[in-house]
Amino acid sequence: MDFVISLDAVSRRYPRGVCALRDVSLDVPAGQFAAVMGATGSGKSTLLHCAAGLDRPTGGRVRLAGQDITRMREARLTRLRRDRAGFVFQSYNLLSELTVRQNVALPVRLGGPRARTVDEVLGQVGLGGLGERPVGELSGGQRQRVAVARALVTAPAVIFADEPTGALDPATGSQILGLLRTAADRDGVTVLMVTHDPAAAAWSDRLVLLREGAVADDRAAPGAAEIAERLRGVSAVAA
Ligand SMILES: Nc1ncnc2c1ncn2[C@@H]1O[C@H](COP(=O)(O)OP(=O)(O)OP(=O)(O)O)[C@@H](O)[C@H]1O
Repeated sequence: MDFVISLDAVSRRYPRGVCALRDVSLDVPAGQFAAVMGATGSGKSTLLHCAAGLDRPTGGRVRLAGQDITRMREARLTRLRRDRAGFVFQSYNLLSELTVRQNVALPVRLGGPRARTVDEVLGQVGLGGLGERPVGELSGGQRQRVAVARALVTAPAVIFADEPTGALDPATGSQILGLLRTAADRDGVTVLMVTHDPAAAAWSDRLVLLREGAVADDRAAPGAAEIAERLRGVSAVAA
């Protein structure tokens, strides 16, 4: 089976001796929504960054969207990320002086695949009427919808989400999680999400627990029926 994300015995040791990841192996297939949890400092962000090619492991191998990125040159890796991956971070990482539409179009302006129209993805995230508004005028929940739309516009193989609901209230956070869930279910996007919040992880298919940089537990996430129920509510909101 070809996995969208594949880590084989990955380690990440920092210069002063801190070992953030120890021998982590993780395969995530197409369309799976995997959550990564663990105590602070357990290596969650390091895992996500190594999987996304934003950080280089000091040991092991990483494959992303069918390509070995372990020793891939930076320019090629940047193109691969641009073309096949979307990113949703706690801090939104949007350009607040640009409009919603301009932010969502950025990956395409930077040369990424023109896979979906801006209008289509804005409709999907429930921001159909807000395209011309500067992002600086939007609420946190609306900004995170813009980030999800920007992540979707290239029709990526994978979305990396680092605490996507960390700055949001629970109800608004649920709407964002519903959008990621739909991306996995309807568009076949693989989602790798780091979170501190068990309620957020309940939206995933699979829960990976890290302890001191190693995988301590890896199993199907509980509450599938509950997830489906919540999704129906959120889909109605986003429609
Ligand atoms: N640039 C760095 N230099 C040195 N050590 C680092 C660096 N980045 C992270 N670490 C260390 O690596 C370990 C894992 O960090 P990481 O940020 O991946 O954990 P985390 O589980 O995401 O934490 P949190 O939940 O607090 O965000 C920690 O001990 C951290 O101090």
